[in-house]
Amino acid sequence: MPQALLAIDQGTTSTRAMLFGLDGAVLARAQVELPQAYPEEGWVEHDAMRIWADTLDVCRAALEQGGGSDDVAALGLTNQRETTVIWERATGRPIHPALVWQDRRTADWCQARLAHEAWIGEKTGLLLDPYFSASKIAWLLDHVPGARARAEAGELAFGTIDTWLIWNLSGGKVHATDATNASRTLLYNLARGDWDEELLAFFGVPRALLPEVKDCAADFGVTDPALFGRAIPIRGVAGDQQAAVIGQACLAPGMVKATYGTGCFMVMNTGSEILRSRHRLLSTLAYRLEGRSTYALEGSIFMAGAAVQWLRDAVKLIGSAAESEIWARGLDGTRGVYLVPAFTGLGAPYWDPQARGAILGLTRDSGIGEIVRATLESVCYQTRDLLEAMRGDGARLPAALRVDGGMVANDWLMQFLADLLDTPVERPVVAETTARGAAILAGLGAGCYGSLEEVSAHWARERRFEPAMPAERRERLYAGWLDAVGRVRSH
Ligand SMILES: Nc1ncnc2c1ncn2[C@@H]1O[C@H](COP(=O)(O)OP(=O)(O)O)[C@@H](O)[C@H]1O
Ligand SMILES: O=P(O)(O)OC[C@H](O)CO
Repeated sequence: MPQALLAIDQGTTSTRAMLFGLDGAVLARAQVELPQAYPEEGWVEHDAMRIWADTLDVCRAALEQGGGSDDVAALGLTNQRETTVIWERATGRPIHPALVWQDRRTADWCQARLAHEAWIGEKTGLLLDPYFSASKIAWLLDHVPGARARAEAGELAFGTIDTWLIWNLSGGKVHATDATNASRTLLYNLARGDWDEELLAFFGVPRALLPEVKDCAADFGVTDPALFGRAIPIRGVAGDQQAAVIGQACLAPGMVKATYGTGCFMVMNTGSEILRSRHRLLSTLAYRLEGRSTYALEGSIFMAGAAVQWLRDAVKLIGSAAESEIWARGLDGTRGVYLVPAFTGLGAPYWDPQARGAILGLTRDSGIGEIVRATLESVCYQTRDLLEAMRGDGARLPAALRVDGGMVANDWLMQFLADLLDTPVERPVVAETTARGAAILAGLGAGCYGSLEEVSAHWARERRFEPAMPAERRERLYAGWLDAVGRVRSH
């Protein structure tokens, strides 16, 4: 009886594979960094062939560490979402580098059609923003010579990274995606649970390009036997933030996870109801199992750990990300200094691409410590903005916030977060919740687990940070942040 689950986590900056025991124990892991290409201001591209080659390498390395593929019951896949690839069905060759979710080249295209945002939002739960796949597909069809005619003739295939990897893993046999990834394209009707003809017509996307949409735990074919020595069933797929919801066992309505990596993505489970935000949060899928959709409300912050990288690499105030904690601990407060990390505009709930970063409130006493601490604090203030937006949308506030991602190693940050939100913050034992979520879905699809609820018993807390800041100080600090954000906004 196979005892392990192989998970692929293809992220924006790295590709990793992990082997889990059925009880959630980590048996092996391998990871490689992914180079980023910035060919023009605001453009971000990935080499899709490189992503596939890296995926193969890390899977083989993890399997080798873990003793081979014989014990693997199934493979689960999770990925950076929205990133768009179009390839030739006949050769498997991409017609252009992948357009990454951060790529803003279609900003004007979207801006010119903003009058349509309301009906598109009604169907998709999203905004008419370059972040999502549809305008990227339109750009590729309009700018790669001959692409539109070839797409209409059925010669080309579109996919987000999950679909691209399933195609390659299956030796070109399976062209499929899961519902969570589909829900980030602007082409998927959230309530109906399928591609939407009206949206396809609006974005000019031929039906022949699109993959089949499946549940998150489903039959996505098997890996080509030549790849790993035997055919491994592909049984679980979800976008990375959705996989983290599962890995964090946020299965009940009102439960929230926040992942602090390059950016921060906060997702609240809203159950079987689509909650429509009045504060520009996204309505999206948490997961779809046995044809039943569980929905979520999502807030995306573009700069979290990336702001700490800026401190380290651009202004060189710190030597390592971990050093930020020492500076922050060395002070009682920033003495009125705020840093708004709107380096590429502001994400949710502001969605202001024109806003730019600022440091406010400097005096002659301000130094490196104040700026470093203000940068860390900005991550917590932005999280509070999202929580306030969720509260404004009528969501029940969570009993605790479950956190993961590289930044949560910073204990000072986690305590300040709990203080500022006035909500306990819980850090899990297994930090790789995204890969774990993919493995859980694969285990579900392969029949190793009976239900998500059954596996949620594996989730264990490493530490809980209790709010301790007096209310008066908390609200005074937050009011100062709102004032600072108000000064950098473009409208
Ligand atoms: N101790 C720390 N304090 C603050 N930020 C940290 C710390 N350790 C790592 N980071 C930040 O976390 C990020 C890496 O997290 P990770 O989850 O690996 O990101 P991603 O998956 O988006 O590439 C980096 O941006 C880094 O600056
Ligand atoms: O790859 P990550 O972890 O930066 O996540 C990217 C998100 O899925 C983009 O929506």
